[in-house]
Amino acid sequence: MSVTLDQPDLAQSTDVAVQLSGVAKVFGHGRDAVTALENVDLTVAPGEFVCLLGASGCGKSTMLNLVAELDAPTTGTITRNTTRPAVMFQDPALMPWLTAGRNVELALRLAGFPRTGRREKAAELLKLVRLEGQERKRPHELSGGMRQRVALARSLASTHRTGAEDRPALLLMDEPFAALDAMTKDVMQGELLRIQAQLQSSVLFVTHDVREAVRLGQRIVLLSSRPGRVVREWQDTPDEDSPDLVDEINAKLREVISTHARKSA
Ligand SMILES: Nc1ncnc2c1ncn2[C@@H]1O[C@H](COP(=O)(O)OP(=O)(O)OP(=O)(O)O)[C@@H](O)[C@H]1O
Repeated sequence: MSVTLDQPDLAQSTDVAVQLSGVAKVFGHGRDAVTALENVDLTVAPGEFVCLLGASGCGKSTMLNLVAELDAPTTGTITRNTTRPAVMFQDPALMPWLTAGRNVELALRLAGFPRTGRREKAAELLKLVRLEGQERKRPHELSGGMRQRVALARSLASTHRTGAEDRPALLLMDEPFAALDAMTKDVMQGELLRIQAQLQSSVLFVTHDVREAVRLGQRIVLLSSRPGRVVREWQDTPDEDSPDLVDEINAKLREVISTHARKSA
């Protein structure tokens, strides 16, 4: 196994935020082994928004976990030239006994932000996600969408860079808006695009939702199922809604799912 992470002196460091080369992940052993990912090559540029799309069980979350160093690949290399990545899930998983402000402050503390100015920085991040004045509310006093905004502010807090570090931030998002109602989801997608354009973070965003991928991603990567492999990429996707592209990707996704179903039959 070869895993290379956090190497600021990479030759290609200026144009690569994350690079997966020949990555495979196998869970279990022998007859029970599950190959979740096989021979995955993927590069994310600094400031790029990449959506990972695929059927349930194709290895999207596994890939995020590997990039986040929550797990290690079985084979292959992962190179990351970013700040410590922030991970955001469908469940905001806020500390229920802490206020919104304190939840964000905690992430800043864990990211090494100095005590002085931490409260102000948390307030600034909550303002960025349009929760100005809500710092003292506890999670149960907030709506689902507001809780996800706090979770987004907390993610941004955890990408904090120390000192002269000049590496791009990386957000790893695992279906963060899947549990929200359609209108709140739409608003949150817009907010994420606004914030990403402002902060120029690299984003690796997992979704099942083709429309969401088309709206958010500058690049869309389609994975096959078991083993998860990159089967198709769409580059430079348009900013505006593009029903034709949604139809094209849906057709390809259906094809990938039916091929998998035939293989498993
Ligand atoms: N810890 C584990 N032990 C064994 N198998 C696992 C483990 N984690 C994931 N898998 C298997 O690896 C495959 C990929 O799982 P993963 O959760 O990455 O898929 P996914 O694309 O994120 O799915 P979903 O869209 O349903 O969340 C699945 O077959 C899953 O059962």
